[in-house]
Amino acid sequence: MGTIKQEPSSELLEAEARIWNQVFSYINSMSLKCVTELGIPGIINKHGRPMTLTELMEALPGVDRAKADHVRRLMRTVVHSGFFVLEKVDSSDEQGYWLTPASRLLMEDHPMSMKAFLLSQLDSVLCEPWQHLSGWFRNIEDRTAFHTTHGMSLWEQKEQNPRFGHLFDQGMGNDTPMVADVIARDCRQVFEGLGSLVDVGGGTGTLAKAIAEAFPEIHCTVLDLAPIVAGLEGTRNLKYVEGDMFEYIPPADAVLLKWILHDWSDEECVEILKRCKEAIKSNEKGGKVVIIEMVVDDQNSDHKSVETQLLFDMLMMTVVGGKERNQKEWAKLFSDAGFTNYKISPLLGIRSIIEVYP
Ligand SMILES: C[S@@+](CC[C@H](N)C(=O)[O-])C[C@H]1O[C@@H](n2cnc3c(N)ncnc32)[C@H](O)[C@@H]1O
Ligand SMILES: O=c1cc(-c2ccc(O)cc2)oc2c(O)c(O)ccc12
Repeated sequence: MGTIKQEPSSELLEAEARIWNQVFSYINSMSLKCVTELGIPGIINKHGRPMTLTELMEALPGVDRAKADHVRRLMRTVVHSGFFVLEKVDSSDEQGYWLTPASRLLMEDHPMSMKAFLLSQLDSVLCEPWQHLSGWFRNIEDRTAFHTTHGMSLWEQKEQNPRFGHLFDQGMGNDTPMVADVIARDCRQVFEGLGSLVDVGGGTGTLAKAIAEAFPEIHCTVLDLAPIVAGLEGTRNLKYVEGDMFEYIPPADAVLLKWILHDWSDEECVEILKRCKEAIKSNEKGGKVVIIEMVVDDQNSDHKSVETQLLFDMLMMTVVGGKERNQKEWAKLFSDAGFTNYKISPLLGIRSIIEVYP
């Protein structure tokens, strides 16, 4: 039998607290989900000034006043996590809840709302696979723990479960306004001069629409699987094409891949990138592939950013069988697919724009 070294009691207590804190961190997520489902960010915003508990209880639809103390405890938790602040209400001595930049993003009608992202990620369909992660490690059959849990891939689940499918698509769509804003303001040089662009796996075309509007001279095509783009109507400089990116990508000056390659294994990525290279070959200057993804950098990035990147990597492993890659891993994919050069611009927070040249 092994012996346990006797630690000083302060170290033991700190270790115990660390475990408690880590184990209970899901309660922070679920408390935020509850606050969002109750519509509290929008209610406080509509109120227009810090809102006392009494005012909040009056404005909360369907919540009995007898739950006031429970709401106070819920709000205390999300105030502690930095989603709300307590501020003095006008001239009275009372304090009221007020929004922070993060809770503003959870309002339904914020132009860059992340409400659907939060609700989709914390839906039981996406939370359940984490209960099966160790089972999946011991199982050689399934590609992902999502598969072990639901007996099908995330993409199949989306089709078979329209409630979840709609929620997931809305959550993915939440990401686009922020990216489109940065592209139109800070990354114009990446798209200027292009005559055509294909957004591969572009979903229902939210990003391609924003690019087509910001750059009217670019003819944009959205390529996605038939069930996603069937029946969608284009505009003067935007069209939809049904297809499989592993087979054929329509020719264009540039191919855009936003949050595509992190879904796939290295071998699959090389196949997709080879199809991209064929698609841009008719461009006289050689064309380029524009990738919007994370470049994991655990040497130079701050602790919080690296943690978020590592959590995304775990999400990709668990739900789709993909991964987040560091610079060396990206470089190998590009070279294996026959590209000669690339440029990484870290312009999108923890994500980058990667331009890849033949
Ligand atoms: C994670 S979503 C990314 C959507 C969009 N690019 C974005 O960033 O919001 C992946 C997309 O790839 C599409 N997709 C999956 N397999 C595909 C294939 N073989 N050919 C074309 N599109 C595919 C899915 O339908 C989905 O729209
Ligand atoms: O499960 C996800 C979630 C996201 C996602 C959506 C919106 C955001 O603001 C952040 C993350 O992205 C995913 C994705 O790109 C993917 O390929 C598979 C799953 C998810």
